Amino acid sequence: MSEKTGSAQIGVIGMAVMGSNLARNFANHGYRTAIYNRTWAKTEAVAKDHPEANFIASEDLGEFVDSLEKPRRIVIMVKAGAGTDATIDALIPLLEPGDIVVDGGNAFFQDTRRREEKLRAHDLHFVGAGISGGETGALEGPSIMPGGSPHSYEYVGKMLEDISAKVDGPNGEEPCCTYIGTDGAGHFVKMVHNGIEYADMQFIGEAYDLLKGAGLSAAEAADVFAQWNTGDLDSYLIEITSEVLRQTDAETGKPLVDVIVDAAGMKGTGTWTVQEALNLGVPAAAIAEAVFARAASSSPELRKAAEAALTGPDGVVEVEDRAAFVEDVRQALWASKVIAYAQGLHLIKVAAKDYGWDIDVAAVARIWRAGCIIRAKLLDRIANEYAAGNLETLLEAPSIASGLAESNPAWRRVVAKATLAGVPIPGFSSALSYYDLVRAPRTNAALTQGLRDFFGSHTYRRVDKEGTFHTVWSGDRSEVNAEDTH
Ligand SMILES: NC(=O)C1=CN([C@@H]2O[C@H](COP(=O)(O)OP(=O)(O)OC[C@H]3O[C@@H](n4cnc5c(N)ncnc54)[C@H](OP(=O)(O)O)[C@@H]3O)[C@@H](O)[C@H]2O)C=CC1
Ligand SMILES: O=C(CO)[C@H](O)[C@H](O)COP(=O)(O)O
Repeated sequence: MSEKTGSAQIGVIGMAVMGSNLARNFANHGYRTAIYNRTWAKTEAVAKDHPEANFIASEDLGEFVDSLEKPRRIVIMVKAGAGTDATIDALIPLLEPGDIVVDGGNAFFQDTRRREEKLRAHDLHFVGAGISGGETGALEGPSIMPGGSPHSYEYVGKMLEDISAKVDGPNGEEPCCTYIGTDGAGHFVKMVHNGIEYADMQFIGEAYDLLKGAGLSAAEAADVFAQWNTGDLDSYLIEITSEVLRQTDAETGKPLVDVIVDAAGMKGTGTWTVQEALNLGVPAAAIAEAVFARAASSSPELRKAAEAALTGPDGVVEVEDRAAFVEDVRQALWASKVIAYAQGLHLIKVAAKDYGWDIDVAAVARIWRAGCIIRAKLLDRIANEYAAGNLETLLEAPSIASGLAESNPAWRRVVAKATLAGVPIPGFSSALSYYDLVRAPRTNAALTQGLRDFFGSHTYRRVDKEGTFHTVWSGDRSEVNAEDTH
C-alpha cells in the first residue's frame, strides 16, 4: 500500500483552467486534494507550480482513485460531452458502491440525467453541479449549482459550500452554493445562467453601439460603464466592459475593441437554453435574440451579401443632449436586463414543474449574487422578491414592475432612436416587445386562431362561452361546435 492510499479527502479530474483552480481552492480550504488529468504533463505542471497546495498527484487513474479516502469524492472538470462520458466510463470499474462523483463541467442537463441514472445503477452517487465564475471564480469562490439526490448532496455539500463565493446575508456570510434539485436540476439552472449571460452581454453590446453612434469614443464609453457600475446596474459584466473598452492595443495604439474581429463564438449553453425554452413553450425571445446575434455575427457569407445589397441609415444617432441620451441608454439596459432575468427564471419555474424538480427560485437568485459571471446588484432585489411571494413572473414583483414603469419612456425612446438610426438592437427591442406582449390584455393570437381555423379547421375557443368552435369557412360560414385540435 502506497503512502498516498486513502489520504485525500477530495479528488479533481481535469487540470485545465477550471479544474486546476478548483483543486487549488479545495486545498486553500484545508482539504487534502488529489489531482489527475488525462495528460500527465498537465498534472505534473500544476503540482510543480503550486507546492503550497500539497497535491497528491497521480499519473494513473487507478492510483488517483486509491489515493482517496472512502467514500471517495471526485470532481470531474473536463471538456463537457464526450470527455465527461469517457472519464465516467473509466472511473466506474475503479469505484465502489457509495462513492460520489461530481460533474462540475457545463454538461447538458439531459446528459446529467442519463449519467445520474447510470451511476445509480452501480450504487454510485452522481451530482451534476453547474459551476460559474471562470478562472478567478474557480480559485477564489465560484457560484455552484448542484443537482442530484439529496442524499448524494449530503456527502459533498459542505465541501462545495466551503469553496463557493460568499455574500453577506441577514444571518452572516452565505455560501453561493445550494442544493438545487434532483438529477439534472443543477445543470439546467447553470444552462439558464449562461442564457442570461448571453443576453446580458448582447444588451451591453447594444448599449455600446448606441453610445458609439452618439459620438462617444471607446474610452468615453468605458467611463460611462464605470459610472453605471456604481448604481442600479452594478454587476461584474458592466465592470469588465469598462475594462475591455479602456484597453488599448499595444500594436496599433487603437482601442483593443476596434481590432477584435466582430464574430462572437459560443460553446452551446445559450443555444441549449433557447432550445429548452422552445421545447417547453416558454417565451424567452430576448435570450434567443442574443444567441441569434452571435450566430449572425459569425455568418460572414450572410453579412457580406447583405452588406453589399442593403441600404439604410448608417448607425449615427442624432443626439441633442448627450448626457440625457446616455441616461436613456442606461435605463434601457437596466430594463432589458430585468426582462432577460424574468425570461430565464420563468424558464426555470416551468422546467421545474415539467421535470419534477422542487427548485427554490429565490435560492437560485441568492447563489447568483456572487462568484458567477452574471452576478449583479439586481439579484439582491430579485432574490428578495421571490422570497416574499410565489411569483409567476419576476415582472409582477412590485419593485420590479415600478422600476420598469419608471424606465419605460427612456427604453421606448432608445428603441425608437436606434431603429431610426439603423443601430441593430435585437435584444433591447425584443425585451421591450416582451414587456408589451405579456402585459397586453388581449393579443393578436385571436387573429392567428381565426386564420388557423380558416385554412386548417384548427378550431378556436370563444371569450363569451365554453366550448370549442369552427366556422364553416368554405361553406355558409356558420359556426359549429368542434373538437379541440389545438
Ligand atoms: N473555462 C471557463 O471559464 C468555464 C468552463 N466551465 C466548464 O468546465 C469544464 C472544464 O473547462 P476548462 O477548464 O475550460 O477545460 P476545457 O473545457 O478546455 O477541457 C479541457 C480538459 O478536459 C480534458 N479532456 C478533454 N477531453 C477529454 C477526454 N476525452 N477524456 C478525458 N479528459 C478529457 C482535458 O484533458 P487533456 O489535458 O488530457 O486534454 C483537459 O483537462 C468544461 O466542462 C467547461 O465547459 C464552466 C465554467 C466556466
Ligand atoms: O460557463 C461559463 C461561465 O458561466 C463560461 O464562461 C461559458 O461557457 C462561456 O460560454 P460561451 O463560450 O458559449 O460564451
